[in-house]
Amino acid sequence: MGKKIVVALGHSALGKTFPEQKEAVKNAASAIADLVEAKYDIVITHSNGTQVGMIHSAMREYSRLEPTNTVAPMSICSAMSQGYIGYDLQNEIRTELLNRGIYKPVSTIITQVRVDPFDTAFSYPTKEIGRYMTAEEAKAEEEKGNHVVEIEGKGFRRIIAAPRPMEIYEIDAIKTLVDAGQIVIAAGGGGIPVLQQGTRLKGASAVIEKDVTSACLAEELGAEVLLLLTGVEKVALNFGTDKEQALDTMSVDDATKYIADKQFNEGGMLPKVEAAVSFASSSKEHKAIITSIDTALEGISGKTGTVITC
Ligand SMILES: Nc1ncnc2c1ncn2[C@@H]1O[C@H](COP(=O)(O)OP(=O)(O)O)[C@@H](O)[C@H]1O
Ligand SMILES: NC(=O)OP(=O)(O)O
Repeated sequence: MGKKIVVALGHSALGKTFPEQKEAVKNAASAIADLVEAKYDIVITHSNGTQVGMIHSAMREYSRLEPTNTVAPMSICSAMSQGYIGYDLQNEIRTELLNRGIYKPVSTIITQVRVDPFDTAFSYPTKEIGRYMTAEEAKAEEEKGNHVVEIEGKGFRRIIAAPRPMEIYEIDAIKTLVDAGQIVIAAGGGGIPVLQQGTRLKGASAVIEKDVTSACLAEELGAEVLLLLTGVEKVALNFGTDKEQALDTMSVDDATKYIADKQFNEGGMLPKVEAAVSFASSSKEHKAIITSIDTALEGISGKTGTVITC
């Protein structure tokens, strides 16, 4: 068996539309195939913010056409996003591996994650979902009872609660498949948030930060590396300013200080650095790496990226 790693794919691996995703997953599949060739055992997680918002809007339009169909709850939209993103990823990874002469099954696990009904996130929504809207569209969205936020220079976006992940229900299935040498796509979009009610799991109206769930998953699987693939090769201090400074390494203590100094933006780099700190601080054997989807192999080989250790 190889080294177990959890690879979290961000927006750059998926794009914003069906055609964009079809193209973007080719690049993601190439990065994953490089890691397979380097003999890693891989569990993949992915973003879903744009997609879950799109599905929710589509289902709302459908319920207008077909009033007997109520609006789909956000948890069902999350499940749909896991299904179709998983489908595109598993298909493209399969093709890329076969083109390299490798046969390795790839499966997607619909994954539910327990959240706490008293999580304060339910009172303070922060998670951006869906496309950017005009001020007029945002007002209409608010009139439907949804929360929106203005993003400077970009427009408005819906926001929803992002509670902390507490427990991954399908962890045994994920472990079994990865131990059997398969590539597993799991906990997509941070997992479907559910509330435990006796023997029942009830979907929650929320979207979990996928980076935070990825750290929990890596922990539960006993992975050695959490590889967070995003749009930049390295994490930077003073990002986007003329004092920008790319970081090769960060200790957990450094990262904690930079978080307190507000160096990382909420919903973007912040959840990645928080996930890296959480994973790296739990064992000296753990390593978190943040790098670009285009430099995944170089990142894990220590040639680039920002490495976070305790
Ligand atoms: N301090 C920072 N260092 C590097 N990149 C940053 C920083 N702050 C914000 N970013 C931007 O945030 C992006 C990551 O956020 P986002 O695209 O939302 O994540 P994801 O790749 O998981 O979808 C990076 O690609 C970069 O453009
Ligand atoms: N669920 C989630 O974290 O998605 P994004 O990465 O698209 O925000």
